[in-house]
Amino acid sequence: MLKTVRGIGLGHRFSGTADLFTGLDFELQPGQVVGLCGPSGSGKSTLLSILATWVVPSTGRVERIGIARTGWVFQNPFGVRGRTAIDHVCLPLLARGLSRRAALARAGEALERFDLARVARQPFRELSGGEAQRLMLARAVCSAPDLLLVDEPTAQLDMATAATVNATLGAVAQDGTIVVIATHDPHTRAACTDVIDLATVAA
Ligand SMILES: Nc1ncnc2c1ncn2[C@@H]1O[C@H](COP(=O)(O)OP(=O)(O)OP(=O)(O)O)[C@@H](O)[C@H]1O
Repeated sequence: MLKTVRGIGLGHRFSGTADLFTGLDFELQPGQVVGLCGPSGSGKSTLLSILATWVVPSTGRVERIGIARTGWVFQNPFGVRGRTAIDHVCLPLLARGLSRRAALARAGEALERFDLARVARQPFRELSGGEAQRLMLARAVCSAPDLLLVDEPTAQLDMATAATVNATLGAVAQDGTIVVIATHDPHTRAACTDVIDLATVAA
């Protein structure tokens, strides 16, 4: 099924801010990993919220065709302190109707993809910041989103782990998801197939 997200003449300002960006046009398809770049305060998170339809843009519009499920991975990971890592990843799989056994197997694979197999049985409260963030990515991927929005996925990671995450997000896109990443990280930017640079479209 065709999946496309289009931004048409997008612009946004909050009351009290100047225009963050204006006249933004783009078309996104599965297979693309799109980096949203630009300095702090340029509107990267705001544009993610617009793509998620949580924020209505001041001008222009977003067209979402064939996008049933949107996944969000926020900058600050949140989980249930006493629940194990693998439980967090199982939940969306059980919600999609998989049996407990199938969900555990798929969750285990997702944890491995994000280099988390070692901490599968640890409670969320014992994970490091970087592990917790990767767990949120693994969980989001298991909900099989058509559009995956990710805010600063590598901010808390060392370079080697960041490279694993960037490569895994590329593989997720190849599986049929449109991946959009707000990032300051030049390595993440370089790993993206496309870049929307808000520094160059700022009003
Ligand atoms: N709900 C809101 N109401 C008013 N102003 C807001 C609101 N949300 C964000 N802003 C302002 O809009 C601007 C853009 O914020 P945004 O979080 O989108 O930037 P960003 O590029 O993601 O920044 P960073 O890289 O620091 O995360 C900032 O000046 C911010 O203070």
